[in-house]
Amino acid sequence: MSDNIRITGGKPLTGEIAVRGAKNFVSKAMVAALLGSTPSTLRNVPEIRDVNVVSALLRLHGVAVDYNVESGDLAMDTSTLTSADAVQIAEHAGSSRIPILLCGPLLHRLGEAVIPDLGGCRIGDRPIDFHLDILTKFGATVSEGPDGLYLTAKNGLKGIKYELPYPSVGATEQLLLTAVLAEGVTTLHNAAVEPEIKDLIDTLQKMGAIISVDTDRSLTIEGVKELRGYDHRSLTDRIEVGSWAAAALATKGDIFVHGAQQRHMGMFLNVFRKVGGEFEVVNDGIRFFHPGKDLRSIALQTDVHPGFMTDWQQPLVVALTQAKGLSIVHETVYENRFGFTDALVKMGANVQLYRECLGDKKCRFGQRNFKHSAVISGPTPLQAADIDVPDLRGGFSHLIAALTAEGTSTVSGIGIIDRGYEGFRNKLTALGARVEGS
Ligand SMILES: CC(=O)N[C@H]1[C@@H](OP(=O)(O)OP(=O)(O)OC[C@H]2O[C@@H](n3ccc(=O)[nH]c3=O)[C@H](O)[C@@H]2O)O[C@H](CO)[C@@H](O)[C@@H]1O
Ligand SMILES: C=C(OP(=O)(O)O)C(=O)O
Repeated sequence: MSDNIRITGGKPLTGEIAVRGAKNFVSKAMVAALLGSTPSTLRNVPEIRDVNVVSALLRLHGVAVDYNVESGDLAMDTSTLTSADAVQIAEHAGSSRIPILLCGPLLHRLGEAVIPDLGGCRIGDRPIDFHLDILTKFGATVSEGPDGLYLTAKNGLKGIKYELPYPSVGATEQLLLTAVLAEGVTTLHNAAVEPEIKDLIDTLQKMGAIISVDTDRSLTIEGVKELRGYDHRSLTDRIEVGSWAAAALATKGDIFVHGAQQRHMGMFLNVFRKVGGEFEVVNDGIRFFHPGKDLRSIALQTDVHPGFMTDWQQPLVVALTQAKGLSIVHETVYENRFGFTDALVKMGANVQLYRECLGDKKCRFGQRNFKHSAVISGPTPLQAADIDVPDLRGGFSHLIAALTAEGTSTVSGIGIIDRGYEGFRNKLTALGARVEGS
């Protein structure tokens, strides 16, 4: 498949598409399958690269993985689980952030783990200090080796009391995946409570785990001796849904997204409406459309759930270039998530970046040298350009910009987008986009 796409914009995207399971849940549920001593089946799994990466890592550990792309059913049999070859593990360096979550399950089941260097989007430093602190407190020994991180737990893993400095999604998942089979009780304060984490908790409960969720971001996990496999259907990818909604808004289009779930989209829908987008929620999805009136500017801050999620920010900013007035976006989750706006500026957008916190939330980046607030002045017509995909959501934003712009743009490096957007080329065609070379 070509790594470039030529898009002739200026035509509203209209039609219907379907969105399947969430990238940020299915990859974790696949890791959770390692904890079970009987086979698991995960349903509604999308064909995206992160699923292939985790499948490959599971197979290196002797797990039989069988994926039916059409039905979305992914079966995992862990009965032949075994330690993997470190050199082969290292071949997956830089592919995704998920490998760090293998630590707890592998330590419980095999007593050791080798973790390749992590990948994922370069939208900030993305340290793993919380993860390593949590694992060490549970009783793991962590060292760096030629092929990545080496972990052992000679005396087993024991429950801990922990408070996260920031409600990190990955660190919360790390703690859950480790605590469920640890000896004794674990408590976590300041936990992340994203819908994908709730789905992971449901999955673990099906496996036999005992997890209580309090209303104050606290989790209590009572360790059990053994877990079985699960049968679970993933929630829909709310980031992909929001991305197509932003595409409908920016291109003055009308897109029905089958599978979209209102209960996971609340904050996005509020913002979409405030900007002037319309939507209709029906049984099996949501229709997002531009009502034909001027779009309105907005002040917005990204935040942990239940706030406006950072992964919606990049697609929505493209739609804000078409809104009347000054929009302000304060990114509080990642320090470096506005790099993608360089391409928008090249295409004619008016975007200024600031180091200050332009919002009432004082975030971790305020007094530091990070351009983490943006002011977007619109509406500005966009012109076609040749642009390079910087990261997953930034890449999808570039597609939206090219679809909105007059003329033919070449977007390079679109392979990155396959990491999280299933069949996006076919979906673009189904929505009437004029695309070539995909
Ligand atoms: C695969 C996956 O699910 N990725 C999602 C996950 O990423 P991920 O789990 O990596 O994101 P986190 O919630 O952990 O990161 C949030 C913030 O905490 C910081 N941090 C995190 C861990 C740590 O040990 N130390 C530390 O300082 C990060 O640098 C970042 O500034 O949640 C993010 C926030 O909703 C989403 O944008 C990503 O799409
Ligand atoms: C930042 C993202 O993903 P990851 O954590 O996999 O890099 C994302 O999905 O936008």
